[in-house]
Amino acid sequence: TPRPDSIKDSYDFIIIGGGTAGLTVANRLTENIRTSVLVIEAGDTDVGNLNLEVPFFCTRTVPFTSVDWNFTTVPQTNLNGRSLIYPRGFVLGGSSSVNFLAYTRGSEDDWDRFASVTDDPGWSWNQILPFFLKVRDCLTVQILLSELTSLNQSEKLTPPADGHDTTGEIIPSYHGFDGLVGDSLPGFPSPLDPMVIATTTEDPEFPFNIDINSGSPLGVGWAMATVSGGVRSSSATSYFRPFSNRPNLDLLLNMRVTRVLPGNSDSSTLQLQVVEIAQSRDGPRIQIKANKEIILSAGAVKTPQILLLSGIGPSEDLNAMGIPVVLDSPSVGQNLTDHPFVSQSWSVTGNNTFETAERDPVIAAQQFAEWNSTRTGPLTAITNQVGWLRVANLTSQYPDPASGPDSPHFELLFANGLVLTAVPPTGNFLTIAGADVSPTSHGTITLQSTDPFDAPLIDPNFLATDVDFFVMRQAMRSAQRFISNSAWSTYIIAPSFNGTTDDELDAFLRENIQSTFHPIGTAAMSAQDANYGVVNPDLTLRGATGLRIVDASVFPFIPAAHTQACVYALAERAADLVKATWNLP
Ligand SMILES: Cc1cc2nc3c(=O)[nH]c(=O)nc-3n(C[C@H](O)[C@H](O)[C@H](O)COP(=O)(O)OP(=O)(O)OC[C@H]3O[C@@H](n4cnc5c(N)ncnc54)[C@H](O)[C@@H]3O)c2cc1C
Repeated sequence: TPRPDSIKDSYDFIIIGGGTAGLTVANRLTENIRTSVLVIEAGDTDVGNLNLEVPFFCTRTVPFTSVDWNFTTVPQTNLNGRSLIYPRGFVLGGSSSVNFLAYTRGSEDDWDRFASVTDDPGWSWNQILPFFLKVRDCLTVQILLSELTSLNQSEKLTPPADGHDTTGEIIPSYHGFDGLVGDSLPGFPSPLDPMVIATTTEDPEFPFNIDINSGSPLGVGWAMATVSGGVRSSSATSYFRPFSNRPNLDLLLNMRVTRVLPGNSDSSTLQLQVVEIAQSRDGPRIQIKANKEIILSAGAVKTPQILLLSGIGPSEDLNAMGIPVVLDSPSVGQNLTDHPFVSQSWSVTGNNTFETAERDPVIAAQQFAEWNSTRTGPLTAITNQVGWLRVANLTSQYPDPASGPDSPHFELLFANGLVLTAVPPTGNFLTIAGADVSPTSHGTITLQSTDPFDAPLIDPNFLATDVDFFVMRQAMRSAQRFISNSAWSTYIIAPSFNGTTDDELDAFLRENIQSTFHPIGTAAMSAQDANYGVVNPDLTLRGATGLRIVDASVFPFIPAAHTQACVYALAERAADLVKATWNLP
């Protein structure tokens, strides 16, 4: 890693943010030795932090840690004025280094909707699928790399971590083997597995789906995670580290981009060329030039902040902050969309739940020792099944908020214990989290000050619509029906929440909704001739040259999915678009 004083004055491409998308693009652009790339990352290296390696320790990565931006939302109007935690990865790999590892692609309808609102068939499911396949676990490449660099990885890389036969848990033809990010089916059996699977055969509300990543996610199926060889696979471990000695790839850590600026071009169109960085609030500002493009990949919270600080945003907001308007772009920071979720838990008769190890340091130490020596055991998995479901009677009351009929309204996630909750002294628990995955509420990212070292104001504006409340109530009731099936009759003891009426459920939701940490849409792409949107379908900034945005902020709608796999696919296609623009091999 060069020090700030040893970086060059200019690069072909400067990538702002070494996160999920940023490192994907950096990798693909530097495949060509003649292309120089600088990645600027505000956080530190991910190396040496066990919480970022051990899959189950994803429960420890956030909130309020050294690898989290430690954001909170503004008080949420519809959630009793509560301010929610809003973690984002502040570390190489960005949120892919700290997230909860779920690997889900969204539905065919989701991607086809992106294609239709952007008028670009390149974003349709059929045309994006190859980019998903490109990002999948590549055993061949990883084994080759491990042989070349003695990374001590060989057959342990075989997904899943316990090496069980995955027949009937996935359709292999929907998955690729030539990408870089590792993923796998659950690597350790959970006591819940037989009960969840039995419910799918017993209750037609919850049909078994053999592969929820096929583009048709509806039903309940086996969850995939970005775990490879029992270890987290992030953009840092997959797209960056094995390639970090490329001479045309420079990385600056612990350095914050404060704004982007026009170059000296006398062209009549705005040409953004310069990236300004600083190490601290009062530290000196350094400017570096991008000869070809600036790629803005700071994520759905920080990307709009950087644009606004650069004078790119709604002119009235910029004027109010005293920031000179460089480009009036009214959609910057608008359309923030995220998945609200709520957890319900039940006390259970089983004693082999997360609580057991959390209360007993000897068991916890045994589990870690197993992971440490063989990368196997309970610490390799967090959730083994996921359900993507629709509310049966929704469309008789509301316009369908989902992207299409094969897209879910809500998600159920099953966990073998309490998650992100203080563990009580006694009892064992089951948690089912329910999330509204086609929300219609939208919020904003705005500036609270002109200081780039201050956090922006984050308002996801959760549950601002009746239909979002309706979907969340149905998700809660669906979870309650799920465990009322006979498979659970000897397992469930009692619910922690007894409400049944709409009012009781709404009160619970207002008091307990949290973010799933999937913000998107704050620099959305739109069709070339649209009168809204921040970037064109090829992700170039509308109204300027020299800057492309590649991260979760460009999704115009939220996919009905945990967002990382979608970001990897987006970034893979973006890299192809950049290469095509500049005729790069
Ligand atoms: C706690 C948590 C759990 C999640 N769980 C899941 C999950 O289980 N499955 C899933 O699919 N998705 C999950 N997500 C969401 C998913 O990880 C994100 O959607 C995705 O990683 C976003 O990618 P990105 O490239 O847009 O942004 P990021 O990966 O966040 O990258 C942005 C990068 O830019 C850097 N940066 C920001 N500002 C600056 C600046 N001014 N200067 C320099 N660098 C800057 C950041 O430090 C960061 O490294 C989770 C997210 C979080 C935070």
